[in-house]
Amino acid sequence: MTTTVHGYPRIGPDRELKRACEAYWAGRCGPADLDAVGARLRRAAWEAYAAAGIDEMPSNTFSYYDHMLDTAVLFGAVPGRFGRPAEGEDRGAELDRYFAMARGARDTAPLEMTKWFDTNYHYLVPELSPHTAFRLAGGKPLAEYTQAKGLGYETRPVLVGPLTFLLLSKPAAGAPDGWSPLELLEGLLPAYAELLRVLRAAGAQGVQLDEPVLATDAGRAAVAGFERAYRELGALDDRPEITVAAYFGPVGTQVLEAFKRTGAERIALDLVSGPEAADELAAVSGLGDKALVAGVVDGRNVWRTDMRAALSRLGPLLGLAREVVVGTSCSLLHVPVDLDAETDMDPALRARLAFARQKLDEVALLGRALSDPEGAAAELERARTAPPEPEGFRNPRVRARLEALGPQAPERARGGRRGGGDAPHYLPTTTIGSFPQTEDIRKARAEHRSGAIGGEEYERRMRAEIDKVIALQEDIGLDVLVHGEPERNDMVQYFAERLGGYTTTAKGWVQSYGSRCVRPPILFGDVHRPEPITVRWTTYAQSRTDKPVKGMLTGPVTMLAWSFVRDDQPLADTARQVALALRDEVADLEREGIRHIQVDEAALRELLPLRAADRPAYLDWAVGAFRLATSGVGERTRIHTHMCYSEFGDIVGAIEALDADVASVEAARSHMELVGDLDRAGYRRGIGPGVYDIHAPRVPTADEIEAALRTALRAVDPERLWVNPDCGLKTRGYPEVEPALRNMVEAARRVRADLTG
Ligand SMILES: Nc1nc2c(c(=O)[nH]1)N[C@@H](CNc1ccc(C(=O)N[C@@H](CCC(=O)N[C@@H](CCC(=O)N[C@@H](CCC(=O)O)C(=O)O)C(=O)O)C(=O)O)cc1)CN2
Ligand code: MET
Ligand SMILES: [Zn+2]
Repeated sequence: MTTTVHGYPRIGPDRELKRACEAYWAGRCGPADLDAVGARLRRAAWEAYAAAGIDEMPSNTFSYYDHMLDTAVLFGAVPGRFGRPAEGEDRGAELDRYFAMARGARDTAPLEMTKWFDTNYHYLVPELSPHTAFRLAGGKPLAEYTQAKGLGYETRPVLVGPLTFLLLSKPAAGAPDGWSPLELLEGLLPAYAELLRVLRAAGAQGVQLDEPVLATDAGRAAVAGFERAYRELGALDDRPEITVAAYFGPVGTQVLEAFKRTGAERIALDLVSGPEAADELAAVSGLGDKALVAGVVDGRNVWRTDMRAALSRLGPLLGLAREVVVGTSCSLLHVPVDLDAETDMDPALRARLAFARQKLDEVALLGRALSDPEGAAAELERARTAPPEPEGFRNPRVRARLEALGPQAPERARGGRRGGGDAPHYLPTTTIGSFPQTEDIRKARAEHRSGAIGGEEYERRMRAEIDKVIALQEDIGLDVLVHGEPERNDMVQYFAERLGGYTTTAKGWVQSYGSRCVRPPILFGDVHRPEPITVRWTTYAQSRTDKPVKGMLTGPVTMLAWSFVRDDQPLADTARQVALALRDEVADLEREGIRHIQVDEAALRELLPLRAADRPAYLDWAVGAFRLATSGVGERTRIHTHMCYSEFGDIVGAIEALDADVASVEAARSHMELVGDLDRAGYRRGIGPGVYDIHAPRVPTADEIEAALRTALRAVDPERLWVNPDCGLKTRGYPEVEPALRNMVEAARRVRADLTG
């Protein structure tokens, strides 16, 4: 039985990629140093596959920033503002253009960044127009294939497939209305064909074309384009074997039927994300003479694979394809590198986990179990032994409290609430919560962790930071202040570290975008709050000012979306447990006199199921959890919420149903169009459309913010309009933040002056 995986974490066991990229950007190392790190990281992945005994290894799963960006560059889809490659340009110039597309350059805006399906990974959105002329313009897949070959590894280059590439791209500014990048399919296929020929000529026996878009409604609807693409690529005579990889959900029988009519040899399916995939295979009477890569080891979560369940899932598939290859459900990009680094973890919990390296062993073991059941029997038995229950797994008190509350979220007390609440004037100004996480703050935290400074000294430094942030906000003239979140390493991890039922990792980093990583906590048991979490920081900040300070919490959906969550009960049940803990925190903040409380649901949109049919049920529990967290407050307390991404079309009803007083949302990049969209869709609460984009390092002028506010006022009445940036300021520096906020306050003043006459 053959085994394979879709890909491996790129960042390295110690975030070597982050350090190398950031050193390169800062001019602390050159292109050769960066490339040497890249080569080492790729080699380490192949060595890990080899050590585990994975038969078929992937290549071209590495990236300096993102694989969609790599694909755009590979096929020459580089927008003109980034310049053209000069004849004989050096590696530095090539890398600088690549990173300019990712991060922007002096006067050049980067490509837009957005979420990769329903994960916390972000990709860069290629900009295409009817004039885009694709050609094979880069050599990355070949170079990685050749590097592996030189090391003695035969690999299968992995590429983003044409359908996914086009459907995830966006029309460039100026493209005709109603034009879709999918119209470029015909022009794109020859470039793929050329690439397949080149790889074949270099010796590649197989390639993998990733088509996760097939798990979405849009991908399924494009089944004709899918069939056409793989008929055409399948018909090439000089090509490697083609594996089409669909993951993140079932693809439906139409796609499977279409696949069978193409010349592609294999399809990789995700058997973890839903049981439907196996039923669908049976419904189309199997794959005939084509092979199946059966993704039974979860590439997105950290729980050890239940071998018995995986084997019983594999059994019935064996008759449904010419050959079955055992694999992961998707790339291991989404899980941390190595569980062995977690030396301080409760052994009972660790025994339940598998990170990327451990998942390789699981795939290999499943392969052995199928080809040599007797030989693998002892090993399987060991893998099957149920580990003891970790401490904190069950909490009867939490269960009893939720039971007593009943299934309905309690209603919030209603008064004469309006969006603006008791704001001092029209267009109140505020921020989203975090202020820059400076070197000093991170250093204090590192010193505290290592024991170099004690808890009191750490608290003292954080309070000094809060003093600074409060004084700065007063000086700038903001209306609703924040404490700046200096004490938080991350908005999810911070709370997870202080809630029962959660554990955090020491080195479990996962790439979020580019060099930015997160350490998703692990929610393994019943969640409860042993003691107040934010109250003393918020009340301290409030004690330093007469202006209202907004308390800042991370909402239940986001606490789940950015964690690895137990899979032994519905997400909805787990969300209610988190919500209950937050409800107590909200009550404590209110009791201590905090009048504005923001509950961030940055990931509300992200967890939205890929298929429309599954959405109402999700929104129902997501909204219910938010209301459970927030509905305990009295009439005079203002509940705020924040969401970072602007594709709200599908969830406006849910945003209204949250029953928050104000929602701050990303709008700068959509030029405030969102405000009108929300209004037309029936949103009637306060709205704080982000008036500038905090993701870019530039300082917005007061004029442009004023213009943005005036645009917003065309769609919403002034009582409902709040003024704020589009997300937290933690990734920025004070030299940008301070003038940007001053300009924001100035812009609000100008518009307000007109409104009050
Ligand atoms: N979980 C999560 N997902 C999210 C977001 C978010 O805020 N949180 N925002 C959106 C965008 N994503 C983002 C993801 C990461 C970062 C980010 O800045 N990450 C930091 C790490 C943040 C962190 O955990 N910092 C810790 C630990 C920092 C660290 O690197 N420590 C060193 C040692 C410290 C030293 O000696 O300097 C280590 O552990 O090795 C702290 O501040 O305490 C980074 O990659 O640099 C920003 C945005 C969407 N998804
Ligand atoms: N309150 C959080 C912050 O300002 C919300 C960020 S959403 C990614 O950082
Ligand atoms: Zn945000």
